[in-house]
Amino acid sequence: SLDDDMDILKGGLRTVTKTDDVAEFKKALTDMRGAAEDAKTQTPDKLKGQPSDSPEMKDYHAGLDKLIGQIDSSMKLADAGDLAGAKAEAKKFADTRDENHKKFR
Ligand code: HEM
Repeated sequence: SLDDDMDILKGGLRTVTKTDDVAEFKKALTDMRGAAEDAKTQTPDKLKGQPSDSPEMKDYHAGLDKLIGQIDSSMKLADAGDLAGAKAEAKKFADTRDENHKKFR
């Protein structure tokens, strides 16, 4: 469910904020990416009853794609051994969350 996906995002965000272990960091990003992809297949309660191609649904998908893009940027840095850079990128996740929760939660 969308709630399950959001719980995974929440746990992942906590891990990437706290850990200094690259393997744990990357595992959390991978879990977050999967949850964000699954969330794209779900419909928020606020948008229930809307066609899947409504402007609001497109905007909802774009919000998740933005998060996925940030996750991928962070993963690239982690892969390159730049954990500090990866963590700086991960700081942006919370902005994307807040911005989209305002609209869709
Ligand atoms: C790292 C980023 C994010 C975190 C940590 C996060 C976390 C959460 C949490 C903890 C909840 C409450 C879940 C519950 O009821 O059990 C929630 C709800 C929700 N979130 Fe997120 N979220 C994130 C990003 C996003 C994004 C990018 C979107 C949309 C583009 C989004 C849309 C929603 C919606 C629509 C709900 C309400 C559930 C519903 O309508 O059924 N979230 N989120």
